[in-house]
Amino acid sequence: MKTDTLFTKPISKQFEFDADVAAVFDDMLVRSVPFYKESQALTRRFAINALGKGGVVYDLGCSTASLLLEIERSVERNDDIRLIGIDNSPAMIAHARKKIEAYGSGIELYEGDILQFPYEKAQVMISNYTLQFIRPMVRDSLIRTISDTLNEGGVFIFSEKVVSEDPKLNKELIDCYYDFKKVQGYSEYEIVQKREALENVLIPYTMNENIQMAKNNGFKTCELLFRWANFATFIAIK
Ligand SMILES: C[S@@+](CC[C@H](N)C(=O)[O-])C[C@H]1O[C@@H](n2cnc3c(N)ncnc32)[C@H](O)[C@@H]1O
Ligand SMILES: O=C(O)C(=O)C[C@]1(C(=O)O)C=C[C@@H](O)C=C1
Repeated sequence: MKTDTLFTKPISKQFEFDADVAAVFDDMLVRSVPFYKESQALTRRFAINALGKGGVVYDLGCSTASLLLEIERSVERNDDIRLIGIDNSPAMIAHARKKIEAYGSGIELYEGDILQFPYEKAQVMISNYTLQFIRPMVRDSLIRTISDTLNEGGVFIFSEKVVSEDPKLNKELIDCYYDFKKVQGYSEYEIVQKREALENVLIPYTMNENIQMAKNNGFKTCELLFRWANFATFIAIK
């Protein structure tokens, strides 16, 4: 796995999921998202619970398809399950394709916009750390599309960076997160550069705003599956 050293050099452009990011992405995620592997394991478990012996699973913003590969490893090959990943970054999809070929995987990948995708009915929709990159103006309508796509009783699992409603606590959460990044080997310089690159690109909501957004758009339940400081994983049930 290639080490993420992207922000060791001066960067003046906004953060984007280009070829440079895609090349180091698997390392970036495990070192930038606290408990990434654990939230992935929870996502996999609750997705499989909702599936039974068949059904469609979409991963919106699948990046290099790590999560879908994990799910595929845990389901019976003869079950009637379709695993579908969508991402609008050509570089991410290229990396994902290499991985699925290497593993002889049956995952279906599409390079496309999750806001425009012609979804078929599904039992599970997943979107980990992706909604925060969707413009707030259209985020609600995406959640409505997700709930319309799901069968009754289907689940939507999503993970997000979150902010606090309380400014003092919010600063403490961010400090806590930056200490986590330092332990992962990122320098103060890398942390500041990435924060600037993500400004106005990654737009996080509070935990309650995320829950309310799901409840306002067709989900009868939305709860936390996991939270560590300013990172959270949610499950919403239609
Ligand atoms: C932080 S990454 C997601 C990480 C991944 N879900 C995981 O858990 O490893 C966000 C991804 O969403 C994709 N993305 C952002 N906006 C998108 C859109 N409108 N349509 C499709 N993909 C999008 C980006 O290209 C990027 O790969
Ligand atoms: O590094 C950060 O500051 C982050 O917010 C981590 C984060 C994310 O939460 O999506 C930001 C961008 C990359 O996609 C990977 C992880």
